[in-house]
Amino acid sequence: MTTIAVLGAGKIGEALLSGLLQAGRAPDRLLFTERHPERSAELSRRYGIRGTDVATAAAEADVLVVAVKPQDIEPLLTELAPAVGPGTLVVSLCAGLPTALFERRLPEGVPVVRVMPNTPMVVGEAMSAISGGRHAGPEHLTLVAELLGSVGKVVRVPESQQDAVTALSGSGPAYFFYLVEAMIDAGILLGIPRAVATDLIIQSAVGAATMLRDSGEHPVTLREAVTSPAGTTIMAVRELERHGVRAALLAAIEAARDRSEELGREHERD
Ligand SMILES: NC(=O)C1=CN([C@@H]2O[C@H](COP(=O)(O)OP(=O)(O)OC[C@H]3O[C@@H](n4cnc5c(N)ncnc54)[C@H](O)[C@@H]3O)[C@@H](O)[C@H]2O)C=CC1
Ligand SMILES: O=C(O)[C@@H]1CCC=N1
Repeated sequence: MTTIAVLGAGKIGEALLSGLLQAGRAPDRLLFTERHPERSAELSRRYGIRGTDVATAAAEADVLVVAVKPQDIEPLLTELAPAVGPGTLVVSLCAGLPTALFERRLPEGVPVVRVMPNTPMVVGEAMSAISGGRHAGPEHLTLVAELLGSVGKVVRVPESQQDAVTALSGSGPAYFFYLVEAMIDAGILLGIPRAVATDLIIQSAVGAATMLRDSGEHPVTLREAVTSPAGTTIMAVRELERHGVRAALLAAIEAARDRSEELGREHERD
């Protein structure tokens, strides 16, 4: 059975570990590294999995999943380069960082797969997009698709689309959380107790998401079905249009894509 080590067990690293455990992976086939000892101890306690150092992880694991912030990649690559063998698959979850950066810094021939997941991985509902680097063969992409398929949906994309994917689905959950937060505030504005407003909005979000996924209908059709002539919804839609919410989303997601590209450029000459 494949042994997987997560290098950098923060929010997304923990989401992956917990998702893989929930999907039935054996705890003794999972490892992690974490620079903060208290965090490491807490994760071992919570999940019954072993924290270790990068050299041990590289020696024991078949798959090394890099989950540090893009800004922290340099010291990690310096540690990893002498430790990683040609038979090990390196999977990067880092926003913006191209596979070419890893290929430059790791021994020749090490296969690298770039992935953009998202945090709903923690409930088995991740959306992950995967792209292979120069030395990644179909068997590596199949292995990564299988791993991430156990914690959500997987799509293969050309690496040139990964910055856009990062802006759409990588950051995407944050936009929905932001919307829910704002809608709960609207409930407060209208005098509804916070706990009730929270239940109303979260269940509406879950219901709408399930319809989007399961009905096969276009979002426009679903929205039109809620929008009665001279009714309440159209009054709200008029305000959303007046305040440029659609344009704001287009600009926001474009800005996120630009930042992903910039994170990659910051490491271009390393
Ligand atoms: N949070 C999210 O929604 C998503 C994050 N990502 C990517 O995942 C990566 C991690 O993001 P988060 O989990 O949000 O960040 P985070 O800051 O929560 O986690 C990073 C972890 O790495 C540890 N770390 C840093 N350098 C280390 C080293 N040399 N050795 C061992 N541990 C080290 C830190 O202590 C921290 O716990 C980033 O590259 C981000 O772009 C990708 C998709 C979604
Ligand atoms: O905000 C970030 O940079 C990371 C990448 C995608 C989601 N969170």
